Amino acid sequence: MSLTKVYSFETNDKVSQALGEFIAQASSESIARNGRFTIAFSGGSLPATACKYLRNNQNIDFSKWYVFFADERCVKLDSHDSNFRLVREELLDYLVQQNRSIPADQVMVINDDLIHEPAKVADDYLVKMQSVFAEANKIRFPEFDLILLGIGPDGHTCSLFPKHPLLEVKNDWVASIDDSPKEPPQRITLTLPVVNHARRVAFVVTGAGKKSTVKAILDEKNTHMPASLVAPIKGDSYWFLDDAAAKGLTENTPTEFKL
Ligand SMILES: O=C(O)[C@H](O)[C@@H](O)[C@H](O)[C@H](O)COP(=O)(O)O
Repeated sequence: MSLTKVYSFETNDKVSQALGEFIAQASSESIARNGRFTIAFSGGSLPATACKYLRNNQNIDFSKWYVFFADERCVKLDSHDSNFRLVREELLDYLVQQNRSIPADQVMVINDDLIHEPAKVADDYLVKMQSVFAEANKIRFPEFDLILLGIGPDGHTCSLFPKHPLLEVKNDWVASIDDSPKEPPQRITLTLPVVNHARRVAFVVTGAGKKSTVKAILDEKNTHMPASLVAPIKGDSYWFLDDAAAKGLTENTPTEFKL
């Protein structure tokens, strides 16, 4: 059974610090065990919060990282809507400047020549996932070392939205969506079974605007919210909150994350 560990911090900056340490720890454990670190980033506010301290942590061996996207918008890679672009600006460009880049072929981006056909973007992304999780023929789902997730006010996570048929996907690793209620409408997303096969899942949620959503998921276990359906089969879920987002919690008393 997976554990849910909730941590809250006074400020967004402190969330960034603790999350940076957490990711560094996950990276070194994974590299020690398996020689590499497979991580998936969400978009929105997450890359800025996650990378603020991470990018300057000199103890991380970024050459062993394989970077994926928990979801990606079907837009050009240089578009301001691209989740890749956010991760490039918040992490990859800094690492280039420091001469410790993640090798380009280990950053798994969508093929942006296909963006007008999201199903093809998803097919192409599956091939990319299979190339890294080479044991694909033997395993049912990839096991990411860490998937970083945000949540929307409606409880969506990745591009898995409330009441959407994608929540029922049982076998696919990656799916396309043409009618995302959050702009832009065309996206691809990891599926719930893939999220639930990760070794670690970390939600990162900040700001008073998410307070009632966090409470609905963590205290009230509101299963209409897709984030409530995240329960890693073997791994644990971590919640990195700022105090504003954690304010409505009662049963789960958030504790400061001590490293
Ligand atoms: O690309 C996206 O839109 C996402 O990956 C999405 O799932 C995001 O993480 C949440 O909507 C939270 O976004 P904010 O952190 O910006 O509120």
